[in-house]
Amino acid sequence: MEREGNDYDLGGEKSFPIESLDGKASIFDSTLLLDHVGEVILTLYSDGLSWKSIEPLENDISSCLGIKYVPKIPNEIKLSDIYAVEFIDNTLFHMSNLPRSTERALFGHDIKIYHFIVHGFIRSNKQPSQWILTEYTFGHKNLQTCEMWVNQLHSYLKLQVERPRNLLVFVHPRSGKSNGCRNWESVAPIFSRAKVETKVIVTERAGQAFDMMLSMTNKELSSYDGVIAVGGDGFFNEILNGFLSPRLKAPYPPTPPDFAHLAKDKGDSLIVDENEILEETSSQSEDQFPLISSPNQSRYRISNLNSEDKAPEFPVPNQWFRFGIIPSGSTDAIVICTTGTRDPITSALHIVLGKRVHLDIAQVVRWKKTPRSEVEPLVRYAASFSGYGFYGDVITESEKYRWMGPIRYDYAGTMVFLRHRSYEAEISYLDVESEQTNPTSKRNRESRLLRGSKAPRRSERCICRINCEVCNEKPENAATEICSLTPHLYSDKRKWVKTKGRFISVGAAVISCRNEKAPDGLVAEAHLSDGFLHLIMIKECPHASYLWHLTQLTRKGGSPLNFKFVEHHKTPAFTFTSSGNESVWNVDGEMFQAHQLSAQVFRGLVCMFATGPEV
Ligand SMILES: Nc1ncnc2c1ncn2[C@@H]1O[C@H](COP(=O)(O)OP(=O)(O)OP(=O)(O)O)[C@@H](O)[C@H]1O
Repeated sequence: MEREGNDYDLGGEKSFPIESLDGKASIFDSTLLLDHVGEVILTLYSDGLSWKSIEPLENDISSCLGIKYVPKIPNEIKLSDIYAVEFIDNTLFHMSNLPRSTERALFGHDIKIYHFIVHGFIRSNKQPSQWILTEYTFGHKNLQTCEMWVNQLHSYLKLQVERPRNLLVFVHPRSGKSNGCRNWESVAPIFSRAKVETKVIVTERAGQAFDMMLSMTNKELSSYDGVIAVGGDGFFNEILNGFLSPRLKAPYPPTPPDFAHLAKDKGDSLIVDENEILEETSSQSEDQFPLISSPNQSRYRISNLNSEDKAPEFPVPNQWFRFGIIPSGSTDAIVICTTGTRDPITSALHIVLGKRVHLDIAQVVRWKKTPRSEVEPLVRYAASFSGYGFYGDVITESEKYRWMGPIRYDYAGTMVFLRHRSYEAEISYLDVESEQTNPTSKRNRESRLLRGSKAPRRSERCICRINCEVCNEKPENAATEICSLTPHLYSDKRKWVKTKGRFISVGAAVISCRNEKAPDGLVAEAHLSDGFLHLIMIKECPHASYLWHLTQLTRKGGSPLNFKFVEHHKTPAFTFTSSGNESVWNVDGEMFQAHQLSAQVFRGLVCMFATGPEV
């Protein structure tokens, strides 16, 4: 080894004058061996590690026409991008890629050193939302030097209080292409390296996760920092409903005065208005039309909420409590909207690093008369989408072909499209558009009102992304207050707008619902936590026009909502009445019949292990 002014003691840390990339002072540094690189000076800064090669690897230098190319190997990592540090116990390590000259000079032929691994991630160049695992193995012949580095890095990791320590994990083995267990096995080492304890439950039937969440007390749940669903949107929704149903006590959604309500809210009691009850037809009673994703429908009959006019209560198990998804389903729209990608590794990293993003949740209430003529409001929660007509019919049809895997949606979609049905319905929504169409741009709002179009132009779209300004905007005035957890305060203040006719579909998107088939989602400009539902009503229209709308959905940058048969409104609440049991409502993959329904959104109700998409 020929390097002036250095000894190769390798017995302790050294003080080379190293300049920090961003001008910060180093805390300490050591000369270590870095696998695949060689000898480096490793420096700890207050926010990261950086290393500087003393001698590049001989093998890693290539030349062309006499010009030497040194491949770009990372030389730093932020502490916030490190999820684990492992000391490889007393095992002696054989450093494979050390330059031969260094090898011989330092150790003769028997290179045995202690080592530790720094586990982190880097962002993919092609798709920055996708995080790729990376690890750096540092070695030293002195045990204390390695231990000192490991202890330093561990004490940093311990300070990261947002990172989870204990998680409850539900795995759906038959989700999507039946990859649930395989996906969990592929990410489980990330959790164990990060020292996150996991209690794993592999479900044996639909509804099991719901039942378990429902029966768990807050005390039991508080021993966990969150719940992870290894599955698709429907499975996540099942867990979410099991969590929210017994916990969130809130008044039912507001309704317009003339809503043909099954029950008239008189103070604390629900009184049936017999004149306005729409009878179920015997051929389509719910017993003959079970909840598709949940055969044991009785388990959903939870004691209902009071309609008392009191503030909503929502006791969360603990302040850290969050939800996570390891994508394994057929669509995985929630994961794509909250992490920007559909990748189990990226999702696992978001979870172990304790990322945090809030999600609006829609409460959908079906008003139904029981055989004993009692009104039984059935409450469901949706994190992504709820829709009637085409949206319900496709899911209903697709359930017949579950054996096909994710392709069943294409097949069922084609079948339902060919039928081209429309349904009579009346929808009323709380109008806020005149006040708050686009919170980020008054000018955009004015120009849109001038041209009379409800859907924003593509250039006006404000897409939700990491640290989204719209989602982070605090409710300040009356218009945004209605989106908070106090819906009962606003029911009299807002104007209800009614629309009636025949519709191919009626849907309410909570988030954009981006997925691989619809790269911009159903509503490109929907946000994770703005407190609005995007009501999308597709009126009866020629078959070819509807096909145009559907093809726009599949195109990045398409304009599915700039279409004369589409009505699109941002609203915190709406009601729906149909003349019969013609179609079904799909509430995040769960199906139910409802000819009378009311819905509202709760702003940022649940917290996810995610950062938002990096669009
Ligand atoms: N072990 C199980 N066997 C059968 N069904 C199950 C089981 N565990 C959960 N389920 C049900 O399967 C339904 C669908 O699951 P999931 O959402 O994971 O898959 P998917 O429909 O393929 O994906 P996506 O919702 O993303 O389209 C859930 O609503 C859930 O109730």
